[in-house]
Amino acid sequence: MEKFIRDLPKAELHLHIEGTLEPEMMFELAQRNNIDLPYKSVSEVRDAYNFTDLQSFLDIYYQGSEVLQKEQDFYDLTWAYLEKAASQNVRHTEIFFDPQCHTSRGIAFETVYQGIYQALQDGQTKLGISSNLILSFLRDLSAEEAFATLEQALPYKDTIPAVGLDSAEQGNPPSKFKEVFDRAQAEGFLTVAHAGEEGPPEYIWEAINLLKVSRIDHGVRSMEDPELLDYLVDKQIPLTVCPLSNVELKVFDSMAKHNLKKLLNLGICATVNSDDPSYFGGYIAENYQAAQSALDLTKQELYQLAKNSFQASFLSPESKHKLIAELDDYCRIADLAKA
Ligand code: HPA
Ligand SMILES: [Zn+2]
Repeated sequence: MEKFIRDLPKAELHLHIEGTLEPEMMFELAQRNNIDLPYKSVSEVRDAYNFTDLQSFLDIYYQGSEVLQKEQDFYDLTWAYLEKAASQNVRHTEIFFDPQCHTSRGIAFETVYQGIYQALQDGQTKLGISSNLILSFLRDLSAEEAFATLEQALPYKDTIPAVGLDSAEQGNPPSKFKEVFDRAQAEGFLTVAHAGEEGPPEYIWEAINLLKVSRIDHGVRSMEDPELLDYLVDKQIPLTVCPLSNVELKVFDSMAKHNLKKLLNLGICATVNSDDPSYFGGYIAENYQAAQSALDLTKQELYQLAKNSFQASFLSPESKHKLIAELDDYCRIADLAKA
């Protein structure tokens, strides 16, 4: 099963590039940029990854990001992720970046963007991974600050197909960003939003009705609202679920209690993603694997999750068709029928 999962052609649709910063690279960049870290060793860093909720993670995630200073740092970070993704047969990836996490420290938007974007272009030519960038606003900051960030992104809008919303969810409902998202859509951006990770189902409704999202990031608390579940199935609004993240941040007590399988079998377009793999103990294949073993997912269900990942992506219909055909071929050869 491990090999079947690793080699399964798949797309990753919920990945924060800052969340791919491995402790080894954190030390390397700290040294390169003359930054003092509050940790003495890689194992001390890993020991600090003991989260009680979303905020306890965010504190460490923002602190870690401070080693990212130069364009080359953003390039190296992104390239390391792409190599890892390629080794797990990720064929397409849509990655979040948090410009405000860096501009608030005096790093230029261009520095962040250029480093990431150059690596993504090399990912296409050297690794055969296609990609899309999603600019994510920090919802614990103001709508005005989000507007200013959107302005900075406008010169690059042809290479950033979507905007999103992340960071501390509770008390920062999607409605706070309605005007920013209206403006982003008028400029041609698609929209997504984290909702229903820690926040209530009402935040998912707001993301759909006010922010007009194409997908919901996380969305696992939709299970509390039958009407919402029906709506998600009916409209096939995808959920980008992140199993290891949910367990690490105590959204579920254990993987066995995760509702991924239930969501999938209700007919929701659920996908599996890694969120912040360096912090949550695994990349996309480890997320599929952990969910598979705890929930006893069949090969047919794994196939459906991978198919959903292509369907839910921002790829063109032709590219989706091509990748799904590749997935179908893979599963035929892997003899899905005997699974
Ligand atoms: O899972 C997440 N939720 C909210 N904000 C985030 N920023 C990085 N990862 C996350
Ligand atoms: Zn996330």
